[in-house]
Amino acid sequence: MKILVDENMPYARELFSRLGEVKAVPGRPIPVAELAGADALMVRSVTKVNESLLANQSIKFVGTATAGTDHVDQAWLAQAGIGFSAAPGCNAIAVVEYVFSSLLYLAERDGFTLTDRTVGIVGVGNVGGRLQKRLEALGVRTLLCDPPRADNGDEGDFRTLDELVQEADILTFHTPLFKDGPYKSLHLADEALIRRLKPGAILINACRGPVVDNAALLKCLEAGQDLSVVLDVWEPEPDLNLALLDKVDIGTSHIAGYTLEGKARGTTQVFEAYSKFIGQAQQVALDTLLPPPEFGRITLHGKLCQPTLKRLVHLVYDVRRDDAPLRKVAGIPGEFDKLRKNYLERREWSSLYVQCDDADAATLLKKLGFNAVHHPIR
Ligand SMILES: NC(=O)c1ccc[n+]([C@@H]2O[C@H](COP(=O)([O-])OP(=O)(O)OC[C@H]3O[C@@H](n4cnc5c(N)ncnc54)[C@H](O)[C@@H]3O)[C@@H](O)[C@H]2O)c1
Ligand SMILES: O=C(O)[C@H](O)[C@H](O)COP(=O)(O)O
Repeated sequence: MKILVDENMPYARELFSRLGEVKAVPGRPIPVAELAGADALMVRSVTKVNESLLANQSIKFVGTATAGTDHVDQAWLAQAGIGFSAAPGCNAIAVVEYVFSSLLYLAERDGFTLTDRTVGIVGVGNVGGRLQKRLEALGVRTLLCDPPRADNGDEGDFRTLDELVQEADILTFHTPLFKDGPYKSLHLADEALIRRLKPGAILINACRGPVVDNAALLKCLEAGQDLSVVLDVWEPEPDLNLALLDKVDIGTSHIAGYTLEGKARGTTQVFEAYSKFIGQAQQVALDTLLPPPEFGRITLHGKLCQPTLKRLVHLVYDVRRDDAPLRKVAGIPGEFDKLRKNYLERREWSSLYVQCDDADAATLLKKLGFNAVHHPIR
């Protein structure tokens, strides 16, 4: 059995070689000749999977180690009898921690307190839902917009996008990219929406580039609109608009989901799905794969205030470490993908064991996702 895996999929060789012969290949562009005789294809979001890639090939299963699936023509795969699995939620924690890292940086730079702000979350699924929980644990007011969930009768105080635009100080997008249909999200943030944002608002896009109209955003920023912007994703990728990068406050190379844990979960989810597909179902425990984190243990004295939380968060991951390298190489062909391929190891907050002498601090840090304990410290 021949299994092709994207070369940017940690632990793929280790896991898939339990099932057959593994060949690691680049995802953009994928070397089409390697598809010959292959049984399964494991991709990331940079590989367009459709009829023109797979017609008349031997592939029987496609896995994508990603949450987003807009690069995969699932209807064509289904009618061609090709099995498919994505990795829902694999990197949701990573994206939430990217958003927090960005907000805590902007709060310090601009001198505001997060608990004085209202955050509008557009798309309340794996990412948006976890973001809501962590923000609310911190005491930050959230407003939620998710028409598919509202229409489904899901529990929750769902508002219209208009209400969020009117009331939110921070608007953050976490929807899939739908190019059409009842929940079309292509250019959900168009020029009219961007113009109506509150003065001094923060706009974050860490889902898919085209959910925000990048030309319209640049137009508003060039016109001097009072708006801070965090973009992890671009329209288009990898050839992002350099003038826009120059205007945003934080710009990164589509790495919000790139914690080691997030990527490893993506690999294990598609591995488990494929092993089940071929009748050899098996489970993988994530902690048997991951190395020990760079920072293992820290003690925290006293209460948890925003500056302390910022320092803790940035000890694990400071988003500026990904902003600066993008500004350095953007515009040079191949460099956007190189930043992603050679991504410096990044861990999730849960990798940090925080011993607190204050019980409330320990409780809050635990709710936020740190591995925190209350322990009197002498
Ligand atoms: N930057 C990154 O590294 C990164 C990482 C993970 C996910 N993503 C992107 O973020 C998206 C969201 O991730 P997720 O794991 O939360 O997915 P999810 O499917 O769990 O949640 C998406 C939510 O968006 C809602 N939604 C759909 N259309 C909407 C619309 N038009 N308006 C408002 N809400 C809408 C859905 O009902 C769902 O609740 C993914 O589809 C992916 O494209 C990016
Ligand atoms: O949809 C996702 O899961 C994310 O966008 C993912 O982090 C993208 O990473 P890629 O597959 O492009 O390496």
